[in-house]
Amino acid sequence: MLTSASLIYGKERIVSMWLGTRPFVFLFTPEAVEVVLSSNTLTDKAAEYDFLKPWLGLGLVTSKGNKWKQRRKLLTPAFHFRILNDFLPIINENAEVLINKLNQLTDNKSGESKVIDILDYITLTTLDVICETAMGIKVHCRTKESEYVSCLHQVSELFLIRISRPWLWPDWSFALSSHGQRYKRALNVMKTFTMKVIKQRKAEWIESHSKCGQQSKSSSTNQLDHDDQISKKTTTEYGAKRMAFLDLLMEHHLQNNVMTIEDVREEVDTFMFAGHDTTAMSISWTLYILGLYKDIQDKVRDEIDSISESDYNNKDEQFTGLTINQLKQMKYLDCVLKEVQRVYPVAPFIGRELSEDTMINGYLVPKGTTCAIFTYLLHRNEETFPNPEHFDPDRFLPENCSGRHPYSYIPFSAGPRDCIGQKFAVMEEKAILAMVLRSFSVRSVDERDKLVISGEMVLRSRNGLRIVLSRRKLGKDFDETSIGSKCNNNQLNCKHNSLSNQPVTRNI
Ligand code: HEM
Repeated sequence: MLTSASLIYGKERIVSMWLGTRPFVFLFTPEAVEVVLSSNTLTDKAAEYDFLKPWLGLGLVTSKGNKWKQRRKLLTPAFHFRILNDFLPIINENAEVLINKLNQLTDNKSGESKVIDILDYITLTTLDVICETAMGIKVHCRTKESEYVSCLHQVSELFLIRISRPWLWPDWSFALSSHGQRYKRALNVMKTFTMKVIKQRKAEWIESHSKCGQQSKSSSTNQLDHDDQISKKTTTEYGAKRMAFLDLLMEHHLQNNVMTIEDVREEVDTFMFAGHDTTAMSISWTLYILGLYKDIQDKVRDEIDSISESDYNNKDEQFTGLTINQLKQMKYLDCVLKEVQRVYPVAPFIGRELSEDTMINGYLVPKGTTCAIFTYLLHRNEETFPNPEHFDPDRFLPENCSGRHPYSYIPFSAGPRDCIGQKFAVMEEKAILAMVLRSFSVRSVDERDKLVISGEMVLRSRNGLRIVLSRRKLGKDFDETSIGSKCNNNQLNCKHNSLSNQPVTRNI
């Protein structure tokens, strides 16, 4: 409906409408989007985000004004690129477990899997990754059915249902409805899960600090030694010196006393959601698209093979995942990811409430109006992206981007309230995609026009992203019957189970 409305009012380059008692404007041109997103004062989220408050409280995604500014400053160090580099081994490890799981889905003889919805598998992996990297906790979601994930999908669907039915806007009417009851039940499950993660980390934090305290008392060590002890503990646990996101929150909760446990919970819930569902969708959309366009898939794989194989051959070492440098060299994969996020932006809407009267595309839009930036349509603007439905990664080659309006392409939003996790997201997406494509060819079952696309909190396909995987032919000493039968050792680096430590040859 919105796409049609914006075509009808294409000349005005802005669409306004009332939803119940609330005025909305929908923005889909780079000039209009720039007015709102580049502003340092128009940073308040739309009132519709309040529907998320029972779940995300006033965490970074939902907070406003000074609270948002302080939190953003407080949390930014947890996403410094040096910290992110330390996360890569964890991502690689989880990607390898995913590959083993996907291998189990393939037939030993034909090497093909049955039709699967790839999102189911990727989601559990990205949830494991966010828990292990940002929260410092291993939860092994992908090894069991995750109730958290199914509740998250329910909450996401109920969010859209509530927004589009004004009679469900008041809290009391929503609470009385069957939708409200489902929402409450799902929130309970999700909050129990995150509180478990917090309690575990809190106990570990207190234990590590009390041990350090005892040691420092007995040996009369100074503050420097004490800090060193803590960082040594972190080093042993995660294999690298860094302060995981949840440790930073713990420090502000237990040491600096600037965050209550509820403050910690709302940020953990915020980052658990924002940090895994988004990347899962983006990786899954990419695999789906590559499954449709074989020529592009082959080109991406050639790049991945040439970069990862050259390193493997030179060093004569066991392959344990890609390095930061290798990921950086994967320029074509970058273009593919960007084009996927153009056509299927994970965040289809970005909402702001105008805190002052604002001129947008020649119209005075009054204070209090909700601005819905419609990314899905912005990315289909024919002036910037001719023949917009055509999938063409070359649009993002450096020579083709020059002169493009900076607000014409905003998968991670832009301006002061852009995505805090975008570097993390791109690194994770590239690492997981590269590992999957080294091991499998993908073929998609449904054409693009058969998907029922739904603009929930993230852009989903209601009928799933169905693909078939084909195991790639591996090096000469690979025995196909060995998968899952010869070796019962589930260790990550077990030579028999790990496909990725074999040299890769061409496609089957
Ligand atoms: C493909 C992956 C991702 C996409 C497309 C994406 C997209 C976005 C977008 C569009 C926004 C702005 C939302 C708005 O203003 O309404 C946003 C904000 C945010 N994102 Fe992401 N995101 C991704 C991954 C991540 C990851 C991995 C994390 C955390 C580890 C994360 C954490 C956040 C947070 C906390 C905010 C709120 C920032 C603020 O308001 O200051 N995102 N993201």
